[in-house]
Amino acid sequence: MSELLRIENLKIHYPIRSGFFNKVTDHVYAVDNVNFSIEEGQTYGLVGESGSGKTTIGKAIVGLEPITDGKIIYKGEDVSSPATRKKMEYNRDVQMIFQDSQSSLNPRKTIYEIISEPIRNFDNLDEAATKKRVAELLDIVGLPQRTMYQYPFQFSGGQRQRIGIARAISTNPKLIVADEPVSALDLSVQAQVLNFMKKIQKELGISFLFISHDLGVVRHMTENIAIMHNGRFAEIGPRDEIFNNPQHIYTKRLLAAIPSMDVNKREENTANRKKVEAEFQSSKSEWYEPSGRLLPNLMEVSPSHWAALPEANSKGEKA
Ligand SMILES: Nc1ncnc2c1ncn2[C@@H]1O[C@H](COP(=O)(O)OP(=O)(O)OP(=O)(O)O)[C@@H](O)[C@H]1O
Repeated sequence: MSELLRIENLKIHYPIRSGFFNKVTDHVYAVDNVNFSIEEGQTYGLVGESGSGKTTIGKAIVGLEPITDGKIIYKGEDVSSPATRKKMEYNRDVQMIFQDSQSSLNPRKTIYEIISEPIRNFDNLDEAATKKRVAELLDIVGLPQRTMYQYPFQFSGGQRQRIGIARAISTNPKLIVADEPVSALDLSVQAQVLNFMKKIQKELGISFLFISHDLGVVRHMTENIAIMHNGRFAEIGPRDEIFNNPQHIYTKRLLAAIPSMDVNKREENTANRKKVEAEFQSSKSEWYEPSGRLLPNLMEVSPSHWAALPEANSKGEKA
């Protein structure tokens, strides 16, 4: 397997202005020195609570958010500049699926117009060929071709998410950033959409950056995971290692917070949660700055990560 995308020392800081002169008084460190890489055909999970910076990373990858510092390397080339993006066909190869299909699909456009938009931007197809391609895409996502001239409101949440997927795969992308793709859906529909994403990944060889706050969903979908908190990575590594042998106290707390489905394990669960909480309180200063932010450079806590990505930690030093 070879590396498709690498994020190096990525920072996205937003200025906070205040006072009469609207001076910059501080910054929101939405993303602060993160490093990770996505292999071809792999699903990489980005997990963290609301506000931890996951969407900001996703948007930066698809070019919707300017970066403050760091690099985005695609197939070995730095695509931080628009010229290289164009040369590498990056904007065609990297697409995004959003959480809220209700607002991400334009209600005034037909499904045909929505799905054909990227095709019009990137391929020089005539009307008949575009129609044929949209019909193929509807087949792939399991919607009847006749739905082409309907509007988003005529579909269920799960169907709308399929339409978003059809649009994202219309350019034959290599990577899809899926930002909370199922969190707005009912549990039963979630499973259908997730399995469908796995199916198209297998058939089309697409890599996913899968963004979610839901550890259960992430466990089902991903091979490698980064655990994010307040703009920094707490821990990063292969999925099973993170779930079976978490090293960072923040990861342990997240895992301990998952309620057990097994009634017989509820007591054990509660006891474990209390134990982790006590460990957190007594070891807080090892992991957090006094301000409550994670101490940087803690990625070394998951050694297997360094085997996979030996380049640099956030100081640019070898681990
Ligand atoms: N344009 C902006 N200006 C200032 N602050 C911003 C901006 N965009 C995001 N932020 C802040 O950056 C932080 C990270 O936000 P982000 O949306 O990436 O988090 P998230 O983990 O995706 O959360 P959620 O799951 O709720 O979307 C938050 O504190 C947010 O308020």
